Order: sequence, then C-alpha cells, then structure tokens
Amino acid sequence: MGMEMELGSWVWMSCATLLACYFVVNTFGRRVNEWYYDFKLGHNHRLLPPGDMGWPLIGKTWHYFNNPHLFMDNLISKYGEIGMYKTHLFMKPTIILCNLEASRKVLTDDKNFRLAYPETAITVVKTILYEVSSEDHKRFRRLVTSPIMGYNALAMFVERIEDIVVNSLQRMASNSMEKPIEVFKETKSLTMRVILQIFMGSHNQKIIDQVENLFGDINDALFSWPIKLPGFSYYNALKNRKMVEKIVNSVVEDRKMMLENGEILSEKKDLVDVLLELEDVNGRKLKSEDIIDLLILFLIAGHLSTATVIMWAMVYLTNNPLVIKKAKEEQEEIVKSRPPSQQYLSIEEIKQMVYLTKVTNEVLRMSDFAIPLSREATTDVNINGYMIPKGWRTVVWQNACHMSSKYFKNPEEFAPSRWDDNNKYTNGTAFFPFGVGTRMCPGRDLTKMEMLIFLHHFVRNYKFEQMNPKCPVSYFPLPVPNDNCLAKVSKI
Ligand code: HEM
Repeated sequence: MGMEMELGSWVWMSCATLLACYFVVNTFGRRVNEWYYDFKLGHNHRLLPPGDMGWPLIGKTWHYFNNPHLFMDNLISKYGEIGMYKTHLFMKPTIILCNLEASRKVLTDDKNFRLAYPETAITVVKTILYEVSSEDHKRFRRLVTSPIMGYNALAMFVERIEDIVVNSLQRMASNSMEKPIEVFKETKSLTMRVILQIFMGSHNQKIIDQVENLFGDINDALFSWPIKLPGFSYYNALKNRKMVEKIVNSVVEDRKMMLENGEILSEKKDLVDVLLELEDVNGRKLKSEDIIDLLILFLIAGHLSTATVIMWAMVYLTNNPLVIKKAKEEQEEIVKSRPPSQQYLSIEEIKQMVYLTKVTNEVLRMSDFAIPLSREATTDVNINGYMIPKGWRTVVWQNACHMSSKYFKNPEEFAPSRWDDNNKYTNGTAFFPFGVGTRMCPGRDLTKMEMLIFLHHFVRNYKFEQMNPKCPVSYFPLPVPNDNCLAKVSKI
C-alpha cells in the first residue's frame, strides 16, 4: 500500500513538473529571441515594426516554410495591415515587406542593401553575378544576358522553342492515354530543354536526361536547412551540383575547341560561345569555372519558375472556358493570315498575341510565388517610420501587392481583361513578378515568349483535365500541387 502511494505521488509530481516546464518554456522560450534582439538594439528596438521573432535560431522559419500564405495572413491579422513586420527566418532577423513603396525602395537601393539569399541558395547557385560589386554587376550582366534580352534577340530561338513545345505537348497527350501524368514533371522537362538549347545548344538527349535527373535535388535544396549530412537535401544538392559541373564543363570544353577551329558561325552563337569570348576591361577572358557557374545559374533560375507558370496557365485557362475561347480565336486568326508556306511562328506573330499576353500577365500575377526576394541592410535604414537595422534581412512579399484589392479589383478573379488598360498596372508598378531594380530578372522576355508559344499550341489543339483540383499546394521552392498536378492532356 505504502509503495503504491509513493509511486502514485511520484507520477503526479513528474507530470506536474513536466507541465510546469512546458508552461515556462512555451511562455518564456518563445520570447527569448525577441528579448535578445531588443537587448542588442538598445533604444532602437522601439523603432522596429511589430511582429513575432519566434524561437531562438529557428525563429518562424518552420511556419513560413510550411505555408507562407497562412504565415503572412496570421501576421497581418495579429498586427494589422501596416505593411512591415519583424520576424526571424532562415537563421536571420528579418523584416517582411508587404507595402509597395517600401518594397520598391529596398529593391532599388543598392547603396544600403545587398543581395542576401539563405546560405543554402547562395552555395547551391554560386555565381560571380552575386559576388561582383554593383558597378561591375551592371556591366557584366548586360553582356552575359544580351542573347536573351528583348524579343528581337530571342527571334533566333523561336523555331527551336516551338519544336520543343510541340514535341512536349504530343508526349503529354500520348502518355496521358494510358494514365494521368504528372504535368509539372513534363513542364519542367520542357523548360529544361529550352534552356539547354539556348545556352548550350545541346541537342544531346543523354546530357538533357542527366542534367534533368540531377536537378530534382538541387531545386529542393534552395531553401532547405544547411545540413551537410547524407540524406539531407542540401548534402544531395551539393553532390549533384558537382556532377552537373562536370557535364557542363565537358560542353564548355567542346565549344571552346569548336570556336578555336572556326566551326561556329557568328549568327549561330549560343550563350556559352558569347561567354567564352567575353573580355573584361583589361582584356582578360572569363575563367572556365565562372562560365560553368553562370550556365548553372541560368539553368536553376530559368527552368523551374517558367515550368511552374506554364503548369498554372493550363489550370487557370481550363477553369475559365470563356478565356480559353477568346485566346483560341485570337490564335486561329494569327495562323489564318499567314502564308501557307510558313511553318513556324514568327516574332511578328508573337507580338500580335495581344490577348494571350494579357493571359500570361494574369497567370504571373496569380501564380502565388513565395520566392522571398531577399536583401540585407548594410546600414541602419528608416522606411515608413520603421527601422531596418544593419545586418537584418528584408524579404519582399510580392504576393501582398499582386493580390491586393488596392491595386487589382477583385484580385482573386482570373481576369485577363483587367490588362485592357495595360498602363494602369504597369505604370502603377504594383505588378513586379520579375522583381525591380538592377537585379530584375533578365529571363523575363524568354519566359513570356515560352509561355506564349506554349499557349498558342495548347489553346488551339489540346484540353486538360486535372485529377485532384483541390490538391494542397507546397510552396518551396515554388508553388506546385502535392500531386505534381496529376492530369490528363488530350488532343481536342
Ligand atoms: C516565371 C519565370 C520567372 C520568374 C517569376 C523570375 C523571377 C525573378 C526575380 C523576381 C528575380 C529577381 C531576384 C531578386 O531581385 O533578388 C530574378 C532574377 C534572375 N532571373 Fe528570373 N524569373 C523567371 C525566369 C527566368 C529565366 C527563364 C531565366 C534565365 C533564362 C532567369 C534568370 C534569372 C537570373 C540570372 C536572375 C539574377 C539576376 C541578377 O542577379 O542580376 N529567370 N528572376
């Protein structure tokens, strides 16, 4: 009896102690991070915007990672629509910006802010575009991106892109005959082929397949935890990156040889050839490792994002039959008025795709990108009455502007006609899927052109049926349904 009593009170005491510990840790542990930064900033901590710093080290990363939209909704409902919130993400104290003016100020201020992506993304992407000074960046970027800036420069790639698109849609339709396909995998493969074509002129199916396989892990690791242990995505990504480097290196060496032997005509130069011939002000050529890094940057930056928007374009169009009808009419009209001998789309025809361009704008606006556009303050900066302390990261939450009723009437509605008055939005600058300032995406024209060529064929010849339209979406690195958009694509 005595033993039983002792055991009972021991159990009771243990439970009470555990409960007390939980209460103390939950109440105070959560605030330690906040106290730590308040202490570090002294009086200035009062100038910070409101927000939640979360737990020490991990901060609120888990919540953000899990569902950035829910995370942002919670911040806004708790602290109001003030447009700036403090938090702690990816191991750094962070100010999230939802306000348009503040976002643009930060993204265009290269003097007081520098690029600051999480360690995993910087190490995996690794490029001299991120390392050079802001002056060198401007000049260097202009040179390396000239082959893809503007529709006229891109004109030489239209045929190659169209061939890839047509093959890809045919493949989707023929594979869908057996069972539904994971459409996101297909669009990823499509955009990877386009990038490899443009940048390395690679027709080699073996190289395309190898690079495609290695990229799965690389993409997953961009916003992962920086854990270099077997089994973790960061570790796998670094391993795979090394293998991609080897493959790209062999392409670079081949092209070097071809250039030296005069086997590449000047009008047939791909980006790799332009990079190989590039000289700095002192007449020095780029090092092979820098060329390889740049090509890998273009591969990473260029295929996943475009694959995502092409996939969402199919979803949005299918859910809006009137839009698809109007888009189809425009495209049929374009094809009808071309000479019978013309096989491929011309750049002039692409420029005539006025309605389809509105569709692509609307897809880009609604695609829900959660890419945190990240900068770090190099000095204390005051914006809208709040302080961004030196060393803190800022994250621009584009979605807050793209889905704001202040800028877009009925923002939840997929309405290409809102772009009838194009200038209203583009001049208002609330629409910036490709960023702003000196880092603005150099791949924007290529993306728009890929989308237009794809949709030109899709609306005229194919239909799409999603198997789980309500499937939950994962947001990192980009928003994709958890079933990879399982669907049937079939010929009309
Ligand atoms: C839907 C498609 C795309 C979206 C939404 C997108 C978005 C962006 C954004 C927002 C930035 C600016 C990042 C910042 O300010 O920190 C950026 C930069 C960049 N993008 Fe894209 N992008 C897309 C497609 C592409 C393509 C197709 C390419 C290349 C072929 C590309 C190459 C790059 C590069 C190289 C940078 C870095 C520029 C620099 O630091 O100077 N992107 N992109």
